Amino acid sequence: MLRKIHSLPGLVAALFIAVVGVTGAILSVDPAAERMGASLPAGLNVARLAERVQTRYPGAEQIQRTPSGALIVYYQTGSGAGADQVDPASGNRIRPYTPSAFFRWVKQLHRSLFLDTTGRIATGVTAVLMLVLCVSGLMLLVHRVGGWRALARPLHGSRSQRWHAEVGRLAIAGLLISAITGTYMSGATFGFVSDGMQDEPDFPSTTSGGPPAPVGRLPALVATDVADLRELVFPEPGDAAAVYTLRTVQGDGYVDPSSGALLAFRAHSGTREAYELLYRLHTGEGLWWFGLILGVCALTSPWMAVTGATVWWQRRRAKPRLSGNSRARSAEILILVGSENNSTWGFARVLHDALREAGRRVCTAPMNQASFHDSPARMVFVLTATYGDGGAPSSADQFLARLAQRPPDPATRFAVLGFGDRQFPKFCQFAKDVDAAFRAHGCQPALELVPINRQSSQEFARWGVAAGDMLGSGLKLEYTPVHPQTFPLCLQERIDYGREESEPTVVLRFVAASVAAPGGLLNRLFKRDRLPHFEAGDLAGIIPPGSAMPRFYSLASGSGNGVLEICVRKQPGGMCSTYLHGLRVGDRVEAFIQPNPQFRPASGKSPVILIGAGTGIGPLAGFIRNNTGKYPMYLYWGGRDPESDFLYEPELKNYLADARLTQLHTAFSRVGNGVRVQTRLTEDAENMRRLIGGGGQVLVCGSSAMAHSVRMALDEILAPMNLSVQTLRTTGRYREDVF
Ligand SMILES: Cc1cc2nc3c(=O)[nH]c(=O)nc-3n(C[C@H](O)[C@H](O)[C@H](O)COP(=O)(O)O)c2cc1C
Repeated sequence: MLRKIHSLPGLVAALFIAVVGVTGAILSVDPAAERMGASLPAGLNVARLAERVQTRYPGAEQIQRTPSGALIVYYQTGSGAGADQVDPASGNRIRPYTPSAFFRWVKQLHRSLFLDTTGRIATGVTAVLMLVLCVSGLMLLVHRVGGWRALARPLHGSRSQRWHAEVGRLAIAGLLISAITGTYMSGATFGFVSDGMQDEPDFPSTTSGGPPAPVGRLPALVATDVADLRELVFPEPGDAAAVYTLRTVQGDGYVDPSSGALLAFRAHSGTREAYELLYRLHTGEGLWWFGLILGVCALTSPWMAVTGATVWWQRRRAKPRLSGNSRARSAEILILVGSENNSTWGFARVLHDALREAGRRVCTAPMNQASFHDSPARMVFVLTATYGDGGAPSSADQFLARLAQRPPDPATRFAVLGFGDRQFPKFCQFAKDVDAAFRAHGCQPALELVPINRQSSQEFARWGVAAGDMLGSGLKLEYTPVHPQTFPLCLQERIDYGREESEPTVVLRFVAASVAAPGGLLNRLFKRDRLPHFEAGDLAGIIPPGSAMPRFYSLASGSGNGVLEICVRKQPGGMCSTYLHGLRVGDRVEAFIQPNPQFRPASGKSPVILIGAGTGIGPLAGFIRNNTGKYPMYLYWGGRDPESDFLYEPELKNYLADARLTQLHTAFSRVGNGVRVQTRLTEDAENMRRLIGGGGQVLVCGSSAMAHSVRMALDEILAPMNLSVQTLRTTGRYREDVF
């Protein structure tokens, strides 16, 4: 619901918001520019100022002090009316006052889109929608990161999601202030709320009637500081009833030109003062620096509109349509889906279709909408993602509370499939909570909970076999994610290791296919001759011939290195690894990039500890290769045999020599007594504590068994420091890329 409240106004008003935002940002420069040169001598009173002005401008009609502090004199001469900005110290002219035609044009566009009342209504509605967007966006962000306290934590998600949330997080306060003040000002324009301007003082019915005294001696003007002045209007010469009109920060009134007494003064009401504050906050007038900050925030609105629309589109594309979805009342099997970004729906659809093909009546629904109390279904599958800090995705956030309200249900069998990411400290936590809640509810587990890391199609297919066995109807679950367009690559070089082993490893270096192909200029002009952008640690998705399912390999290079490099171990019976091992220099493959921004060293000079085993060295070697700033980097790597298996040996030696790598610690399991990488860490515990105590971060890449052992070893090493892997993780200082 909250997501709909956020995306609907965003899509409807994206263009208006962008126009109002950009014009607002331009207008924020005006008060700052006007402010320049508008300094005021301390203690100057209005009487003295008016006297100076009258000496220089005998035809002065009005002195106005703009909210930015500039003093403007409006006057008449024989040749007509004029206006000058004047120096308060001398009353001399600084420059003629001609408001910029450009700013007037932008202001009109900002306020009414050049459409008078219709335009004012449109901009008013835009301000309200922006307010809705800001509040709903903030709530979504809090939900996404797992609470208010985690608002500053590193963000996760697709590139557009992160850019949207990251920029939104920085600009939200400014956008919210602009939206609130803009909404109120529009409301005041149309009389929905008061601006307090109605409280004008009554014109004095009588004056002292004496001869006019020199302006410099009028007591009411002597008592008014120029810093408080808004406007002084001189009396019409020769008019006996005329008075000075004085408007100040505190209120408005009139001044008797003969006695100098203050007549019919009326102080500003609270409403007016509040409105003026809102006005100044919105326009930056009188608060030029604040206006500039709001302007910078407003400038983000087109960016937010574009990234927001992209996120909406990606989510929409990821949500599949279900065919033959039965009603809960007539279904045999329920599939309940907990999802935030809809990718879990893709898996649910595959399960839904497979069960239907097996002749079952299936109802698939979001977990929050689950009405399984009035369903005869006795089998419930739950497929759910985890969000925030181990919390529920938005389509499932009411599920546990609803389940708790229902009577125990021992007749229902359930199986929970969790979708998550091992990078997060609370991997698949919500799925675990749902599993526990079903058990507490007396339901019978038909299968143990299975957590699926990073939407792995293989793990899903394996679970499908177990689910099919359980149902007695052989399910074939082939999930093909919607992946980006592939690009062609040509193998430029291969370096083979461990040939004599049963599982040889190869480092493959590809270039863009069109670079490798002959054909010169034309070829380069009309073909994609460059690699797309990627960084070491991102993933290359490769679809082997004869399969629709991509396999992912961590990249050992960035596109800046000019090659796409992966390190592949041949898995027994592995379709894609066998295919890649069979490639010869000059062969072509199709690949796509899946960004993996969570797995990168943070920028800065703090030490980076890289830990890996086997082909996990790939992205780690890429990080070292790109450490051209020569910041401290320590590599702990485990292999089998140094003779045949020392991946990247020559490169690592070069990196040590040129200081891109500070220390290298290797552990080989098939020589002598055999040592694993976690043992090396324990042996080097003192060094580890020193590096982590000095702000170091840890990046681990390799098998999940190795990553588990490393976590155990590090927890022991860090215990004397009152630190753990978990605490490092929550602050973004422990990252894993595990396969
Ligand atoms: C902001 C954010 C927070 C996440 N938090 C967790 C988490 O705490 N635990 C976890 O295992 N996975 C977490 N994930 C990973 C998602 O659960 C995982 O990518 C899932 O497949 C997304 O499914 P969906 O597209 O259906 O929402 C998070 C992802 C994002 C973008």
